[in-house]
Amino acid sequence: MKLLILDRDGVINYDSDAYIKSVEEWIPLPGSIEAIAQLSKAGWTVAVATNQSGIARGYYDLATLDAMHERLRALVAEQGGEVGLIVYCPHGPDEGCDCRKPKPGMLKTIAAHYNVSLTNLWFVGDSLGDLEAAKAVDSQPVLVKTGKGEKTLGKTLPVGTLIFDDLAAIAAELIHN
Ligand SMILES: O=P(O)(O)OC[C@@H](O)[C@H]1O[C@@H](OP(=O)(O)O)[C@@H](O)[C@@H](O)[C@@H]1O
Ligand SMILES: [Mg+2]
Ligand SMILES: [Zn+2]
Repeated sequence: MKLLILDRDGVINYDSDAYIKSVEEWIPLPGSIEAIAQLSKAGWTVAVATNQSGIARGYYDLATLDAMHERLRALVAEQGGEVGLIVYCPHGPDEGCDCRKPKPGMLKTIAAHYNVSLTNLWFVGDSLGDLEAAKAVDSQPVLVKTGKGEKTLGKTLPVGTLIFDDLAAIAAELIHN
């Protein structure tokens, strides 16, 4: 099974230091919807693993978060593709949950859902915590330069991290190689 897991903010949509607090603030990055649709039509299952501490912080509620994800699904469907399982961590940094990246709990949940191995499974993110979550379960850390990616580039990355400009470049690589 061809499974790809994506971080959300900074990979699929623009991120903000003020958090993405509404459907109106949830704006796809250029080419990201098309990239997901092309991957889907090429036989890839595209899942999402996203930290959403804004829930714990009270910045937005679960209904708003679900509305953002329905918007994502609708936009990809308009392009003939579909989005797989979307898993989010609603907890705050101090709650000690098992799902907040850099912990790999969400990656484990997605892999178990599809009954696939995490080994060498590509996880695409823009933050160091995304890459560390991948490394923790022997998945393949993949950094995009969108969102916080350029800033993350200046940090010490897990050995073997792959680097791409954006999600469109990743789709081109996976579909054509
Ligand atoms: O990139 P993903 O995982 O999809 O989502 C990241 C968001 O949950 C937010 O995560 C926050 O980090 P803290 O949760 O406050 O440490 C900040 O980085 C925000 O700028 C960002 O929008
Ligand atoms: Mg992100
Ligand atoms: Zn959590």
